[in-house]
Parts: sequence; structure tokens; C-alpha cells
Amino acid sequence: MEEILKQGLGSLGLDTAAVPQLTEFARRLLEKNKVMNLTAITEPKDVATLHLLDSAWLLTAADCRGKALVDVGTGAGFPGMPMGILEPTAQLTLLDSLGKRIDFLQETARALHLQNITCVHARAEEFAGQHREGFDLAVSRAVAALPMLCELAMPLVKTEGLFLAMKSVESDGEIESARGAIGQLGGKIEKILDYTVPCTEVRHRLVVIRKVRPTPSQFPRPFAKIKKSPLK
Ligand SMILES: C[S@@+](CC[C@H](N)C(=O)[O-])C[C@H]1O[C@@H](n2cnc3c(N)ncnc32)[C@H](O)[C@@H]1O
Repeated sequence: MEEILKQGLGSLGLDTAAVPQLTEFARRLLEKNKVMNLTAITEPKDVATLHLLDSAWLLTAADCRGKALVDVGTGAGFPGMPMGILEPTAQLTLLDSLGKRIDFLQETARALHLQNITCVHARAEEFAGQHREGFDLAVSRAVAALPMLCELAMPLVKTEGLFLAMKSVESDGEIESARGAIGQLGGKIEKILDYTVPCTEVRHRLVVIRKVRPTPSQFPRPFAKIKKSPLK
């Protein structure tokens, strides 16, 4: 795993000094996964590429130095935990509605002495009540279809900030169907970046959404409403 991480981070122009911390995070993840459902990816080389390097790639897409970031629906910590490990000047808030996953992340952040990582057990749409426009960037992977996901994430982003949504390369239809929602929430798609996960041939996509004006105060709606009638 160390070798793959060194090679992958090197190919992205990122510092390899954090490889021991990333490896320890992966070790704890796989250990805890034996007793708790954290990840379906269990081969160490796949954890290195499809989890850690996929997350690391985001640092090449946006300048996160000194910024406040929130990872919406972080699950077992992706992409937020590797980003926080690799960019210690960024303040990462890892947000998830499942308390057990947040407990695992909290324990791990403490054990790895990651003082720039805060783990929060909350639903994104409720967290927005106290933390509206509190972050320079929001990031998210594998949480919901883009129209719903944008309503969860965009209220948390400052005007002029970014929402980085990790999607599959087959998301053209999903992106088109989200354009109306993104506009209503104060955003604009700035670019769509397709990339190869380092050390693999797997292609993934990042949708970069710029918040160009404040999100109207009626958003986010309660989750039942977001789900029942996603913005169009
Ligand atoms: C499929 S997992 C993806 C986890 C991680 N982002 C990844 O890519 O491995 C989706 C996660 O989003 C969380 N989630 C779903 N809806 C949420 C919400 N409204 N607020 C906070 N977390 C949410 C779930 O609890 C779950 O841990």
C-alpha cells in the first residue's frame, strides 16, 4: 500500500510525507470494517487507489490551503479524511447522519493527532441551520443524486465558494437534470473534470459548482420534502 500511495501522490505532485498517516487510517478502516459496515472495498491496493488516491485527487482540482471545508455524507471519511491528512492547513468538518461512522472517524482523528479535522454527527440539511454559508468549500461523494445533493451541500458554502461533487463519468443526464436546481440554489457549474484515479484505469468525474449568490433562505427544505420533490 505504501508504494502505491507514494507513486500515486507523486504523480499528482502531492507530498508523500503523509503516507504513514494514510496507511494507518486504512489499517484502522479495514480493522473496524470487520465489525461495522464502513466500506465494500477491502483489498488494500483498492483502498489505496479507489478511496485514498481518489480523495487526494481533489486537492489538485481546487486550492484548499487554509480553507474551511465540509464533507457532506463522509461515511468512512471519503473524501474528507485523506484531504485533511494531506492538507493540514485546511480545516475539515466531516459530516454524517450515522453516529457510528462519526465515532470511528473521531477516534481515528484523535489517534492520528489530526487537529484540523472535526467530526460531526448531523444531517446536512439540519446542520445548515447553524452553519449556513460557513465553509469555503463543500465536497461530497456517493451520497445522493445531484439535484438533492446540491440542496444539502450548497447552503453550507459561502458566496464565491465551491461545491465539489464527485460523480461517475456516466452522470451526463444527472448533471443536466440538476442545472435548474443549481441555479435556484445560487450556483453555477464552473467545470466538469473527468480524471483517471492514479495507479488505475478507472475514470471518475468531478463537477465543480461555484456559488455565485446566496442560497435563498427557504433552502434546504426538510429532508422528506427534498426527497419527495427534488428541485428541478
Ligand atoms: C454511500 S455512503 C458514501 C460515503 C462516502 N462519502 C464515500 O464516498 O465513501 C453515503 C453516506 O452519506 C450519509 N448521508 C446520507 N444522507 C445524509 C444527510 N442528509 N446528511 C448527512 N449525511 C448523510 C450516510 O449516512 C452515508 O454514510
